[in-house]
Amino acid sequence: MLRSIVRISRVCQSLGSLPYVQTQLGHPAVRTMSTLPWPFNSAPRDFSLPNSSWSSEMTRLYEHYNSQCEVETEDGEKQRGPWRRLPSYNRSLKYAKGGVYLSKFVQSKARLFTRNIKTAGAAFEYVMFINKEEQRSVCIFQAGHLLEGPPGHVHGGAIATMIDSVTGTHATYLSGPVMTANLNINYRSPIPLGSTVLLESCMDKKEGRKTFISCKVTSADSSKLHTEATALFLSVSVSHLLGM
Ligand SMILES: CCCCCCCC(=O)SCCNC(=O)CCNC(=O)[C@H](O)C(C)(C)COP(=O)(O)OP(=O)(O)OC[C@H]1O[C@@H](n2cnc3c(N)ncnc32)[C@H](O)[C@@H]1OP(=O)(O)O
Repeated sequence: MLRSIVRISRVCQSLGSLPYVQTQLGHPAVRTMSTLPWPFNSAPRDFSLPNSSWSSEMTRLYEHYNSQCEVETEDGEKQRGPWRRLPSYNRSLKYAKGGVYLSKFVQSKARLFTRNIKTAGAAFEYVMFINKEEQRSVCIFQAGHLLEGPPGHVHGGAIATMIDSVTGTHATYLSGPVMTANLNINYRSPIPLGSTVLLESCMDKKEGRKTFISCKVTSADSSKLHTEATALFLSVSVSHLLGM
């Protein structure tokens, strides 16, 4: 731990002499580690918060749902609203053992697939909100230029990735640790690259270890259906999830 802090601080010192970093960070000499922005700060970054790559549509939808995470009562008191924003990091479990196949190198470098591209806006830009009472979730997704499939449109695998992530996160929220057993997808109309879309998921039923979730992907104003999917998640033990 101490060694990695020393290494990070050396990297920051050497980067601080570069003009670009000086512009980004102001005066490196007077800033402490805790005030440095990501990626120079070792504190984890929450990828679900707005950044400069977000379109006005994405920001508008974010504000719409975020404003319903906390509501004001008649007495002017703040209380939890119907929606909850889920924070998002680029590692799901820091100390996953991952069975016999994972070397120490793979363990230390492992990153969540949808959060592993550092350039903001280049790939999967998204934020997810959950409505516990209604057992539904909504994800606002802006598809970046690295996700191209057909010219000018989003790759079907990237759409499947987002559906799996959103329905999987939703199922985890409802049922604890799960794995995707089955995912059925119907692609109805292509998603333009760079556009903002909504993924809405709802729980259809729960039967023992099985959680059934359905999901639809629409344009930001919900007028156009892009994709429909159903998914089955099976509850698993934590040791199964970690491959132990
Ligand atoms: C934070 C980001 C969240 C991202 C979420 C992403 C989630 C993922 O992508 S997970 C990765 C992809 N998924 C996988 O790799 C899973 C691989 N498969 C497995 O590990 C196992 O097959 C697993 C855990 C799904 C089920 O195995 P197991 O626990 O032994 O269940 P098993 O006893 O075979 O079956 C239990 C029940 O489910 C049913 N079932 C199992 N698989 C399926 C299936 N594919 N379709 C329909 N039913 C199924 C069985 O018929 C059985 O039903 P019943 O009890 O009525 O007889």
